[in-house]
Amino acid sequence: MGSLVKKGTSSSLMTEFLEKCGGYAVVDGGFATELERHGAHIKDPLWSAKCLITSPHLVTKVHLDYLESGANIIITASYQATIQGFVAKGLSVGEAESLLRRSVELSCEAREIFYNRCNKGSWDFDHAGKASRRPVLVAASVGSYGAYLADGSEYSGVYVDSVSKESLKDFHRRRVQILAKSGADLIAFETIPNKLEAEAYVDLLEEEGIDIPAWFAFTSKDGVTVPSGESIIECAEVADSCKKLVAIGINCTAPRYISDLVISLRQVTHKPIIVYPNSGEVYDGLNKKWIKSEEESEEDFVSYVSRWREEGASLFGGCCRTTPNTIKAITNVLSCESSAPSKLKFW
Ligand SMILES: C[S+](C)CC[C@H](N)C(=O)O
Ligand SMILES: N[C@@H](CCS)C(=O)O
Ligand SMILES: [Zn+2]
Repeated sequence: MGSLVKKGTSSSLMTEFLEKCGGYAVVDGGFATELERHGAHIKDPLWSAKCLITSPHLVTKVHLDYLESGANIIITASYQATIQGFVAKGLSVGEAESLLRRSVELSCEAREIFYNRCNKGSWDFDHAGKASRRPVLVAASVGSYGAYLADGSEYSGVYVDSVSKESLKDFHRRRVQILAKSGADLIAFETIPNKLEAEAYVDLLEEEGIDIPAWFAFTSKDGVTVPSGESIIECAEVADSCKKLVAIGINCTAPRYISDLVISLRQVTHKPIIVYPNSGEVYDGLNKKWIKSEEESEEDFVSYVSRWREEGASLFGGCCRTTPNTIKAITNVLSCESSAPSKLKFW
């Protein structure tokens, strides 16, 4: 059984989905870091994609935990799953392509299991107590070229000086083609650290005739620019020009920067805005370790959500080091707000 979302044009998919969800949607939380919290060893060039080979049952478990926490969108384990990365591990191209498809199958299977449980948690109840099945989308993750480099380059974007737009397109092409035909509802281009990669993705979506919608999520370390130094506004303009994109936003960025970024995005786009920040901890890419932040806590994260909504975001979740508890808290904040008189804005 597929999702409850009717297939239509790219732009209608997200509009109809958000309407079905009540005007906003909950995205899942940190995926790789949650695998790690459950004991997976992912200090590896494949990072979370290693679990597609070694522990697919854990991938399913993490998806299910996020669905049980209230997520309307689950993101596949393909963030660092690249054909080039799998081949470097000794797999054939065919095996690599199968693993990409498997990442989507695992998410779709988790959605099926969740729906089939038919317990109270898989149903939403309106104020009259009427039950309706919660809409759930599967977003196929595409991490940046910097993710494949496996040294935290998605937080620096510096590789922009050693690649061209064409080489980035060639790097991502086959993976994007496969994920587009895998049964996912949309593609999530995540943790984008520079404008060049956004331009490469836009070209790919157009030139390859990709027929499922997508979102772009940029990362930032200051609330104004992406890590390469280009302004978030310039990057959002590139994204806004692409008809296939149904949302634009920010991921894996400290919560304290999100407000300014949402305000900037709103200046250049009418598309839905998605935000899924990390915990605020800082990643040491060399040692693949997270360094605690004195400046932020989980409570801070959740207390920001209403503000982000006021500022114009409509999809909310978490990225690295956030957990099902973070997503439960976001779900609670948003559902409490929705039972209050509506302040919803449609852009
Ligand atoms: C978003 S970062 C935490 C992902 C992991 C990184 N690409 C690495 O391999 O170390
Ligand atoms: N969807 C990925 C993003 C990493 S930045 C994950 O949560 O692991
Ligand atoms: Zn992240």
